Amino acid sequence: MRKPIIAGNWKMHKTVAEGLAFMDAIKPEVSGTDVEVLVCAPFTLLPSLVEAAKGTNIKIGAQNMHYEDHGAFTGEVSADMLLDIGVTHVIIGHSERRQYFAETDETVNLKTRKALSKGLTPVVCCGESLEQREAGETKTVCKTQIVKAFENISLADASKVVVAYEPIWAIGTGKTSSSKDANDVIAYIREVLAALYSTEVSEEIRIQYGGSVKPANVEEIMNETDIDGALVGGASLEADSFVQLVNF
Ligand SMILES: O=C(CO)COP(=O)(O)O
Repeated sequence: MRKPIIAGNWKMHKTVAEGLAFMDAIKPEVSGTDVEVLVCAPFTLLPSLVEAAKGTNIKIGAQNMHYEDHGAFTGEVSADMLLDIGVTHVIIGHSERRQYFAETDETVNLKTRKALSKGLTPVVCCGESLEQREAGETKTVCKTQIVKAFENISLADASKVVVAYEPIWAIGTGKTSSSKDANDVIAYIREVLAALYSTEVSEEIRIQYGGSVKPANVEEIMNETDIDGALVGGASLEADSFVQLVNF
């Protein structure tokens, strides 16, 4: 059985004080859940959030990292630096990084491999644009992104990756993919993974849906057979709403 994973992606939001207030508010409300709870925050908040999450079931993730260990990469953060402060997860290849920061399928692969080699759990994002969806290219786009992201990743490591299917047109727009459509694409991504590895491995890999997930639609989404979690932007920013998502 795949353990469901509900993750917040705060994007470029919150000060340390706001992040700590959020942690205080959610801790007692999510402590009893069987769901894996993950909060992915801006770099500046990570040490404080890791400290606040000690002794709880809440995991803390970054939203990006570099694929090199160190060097002249102004503004970047390495896997070792994340591990150094106790971060366990890292989002890789979010569509906003692809769109605004020149992330490519190749850098997604390099980062995913580096994260795995260091023992960080990568949350690897894929998903099509509205134009690609309307052209009937959803599955081809996801296949290309997934095949490249998993290139040179061993069978043993593959099952440690979390995949997030986030159709770009559904991010921050209030437009959610219907849960059936999202499940259909996610089941297809699982087929792609089965062809790359084995059915067994593909059945172990957790695949989240992301794109305008909120308390009102989370249960329907999570009831789908192939959807193992949600990667949530806007609705993860308020403690009340995040708690409802976790306790779907
Ligand atoms: O990009 C997302 C999570 O990574 C989704 O954002 P929204 O939940 O705000 O649509």
